[in-house]
Amino acid sequence: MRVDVVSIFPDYLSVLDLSLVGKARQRGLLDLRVHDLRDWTTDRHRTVDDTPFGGGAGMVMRPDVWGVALDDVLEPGAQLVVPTPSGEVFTQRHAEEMATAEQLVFACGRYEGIDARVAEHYRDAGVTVRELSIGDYVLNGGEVASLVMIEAVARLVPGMVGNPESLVEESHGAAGLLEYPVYTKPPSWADLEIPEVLLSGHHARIERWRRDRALERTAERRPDMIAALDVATLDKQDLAL
Ligand SMILES: COc1cccc(Cn2ccc3ccc(-c4cc(N)[nH]n4)cc32)c1
Repeated sequence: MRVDVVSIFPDYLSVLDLSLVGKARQRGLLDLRVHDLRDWTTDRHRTVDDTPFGGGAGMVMRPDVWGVALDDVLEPGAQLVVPTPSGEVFTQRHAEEMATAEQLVFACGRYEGIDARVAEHYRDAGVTVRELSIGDYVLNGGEVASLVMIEAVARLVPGMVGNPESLVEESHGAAGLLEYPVYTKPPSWADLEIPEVLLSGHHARIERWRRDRALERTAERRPDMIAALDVATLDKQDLAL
C-alpha cells in the first residue's frame, strides 16, 4: 500500500518513521511519502491560503494550490482522505475499507479548512473522497487526525502486525462490543487481585466472564453500541445480564 500525506507541516508526520509504521516501511509493506504543500506554490511567499468568500474569521486554503499538488500525487485507484471536524466520524469500518485501497492520499488542512471545491472536484472526477473526523473536538489541522487514521489502517495491512489473530477479536471488541478488562503479572498489586476465574484454567468460564464484562462495559460506557447490537448475536446468558 502506498500512503501519501500532503501538509504545510511535513515534519509533523516524522513520527511515522517510528514503531509499527516505521518497520512496515523498512520491510516494504508500506510506501509512505510525505509532501510539503508549499512545494506546489509559485509565488515568492509560497502562499497557500486566502480570506474566506462571504467574510468571517480566519483564512481558507486555496483550491488551486491543492489541485496541482493532488493532481501530482493521486494515482488511479487512490482514495483521497480529507480530515475535517465536519466529516463522518472515523470508525474501524472505515479503517477496514481504507486498508483495501491501492493508495491513500491524506490532504491535511490548516486554518479554517480547505476550499470545499477541492473535495467536490475530485469526487466529480470519480475519486473516492472521504471527509472524516476522528471525534467531536476541534484540532488545529489535519495532521494529527491523519496520524490516527494511518495507524488504524496500517495495522490492518497483511504482515503489519506480528499476530494477525489479535486483529480478529480486537476489531473493536467481539461482535461490536468494547474490549473486556485485561490483566497480567504480578497476581497481586496495590492490594488488588486478579479475578479468580482468570486463574482457573477453565476456558469456557473465562470466555463467559470476558463476554459478560464486555457487555457490562459497553452498556455502561457506550449505550449507543448496545442499541446497534444485532440481537441475534446475543445468547440467553447475555440477555440474563
Ligand atoms: C474545517 O473547520 C474548522 C473549524 C475550526 C478549526 C479547524 C482547524 N482545522 C483545519 C483543518 C483541519 C482538519 C481537521 C480538523 C479536525 C478533525 C477533527 N476530528 N477535529 N478537528 C481540524 C482542522 C477547522
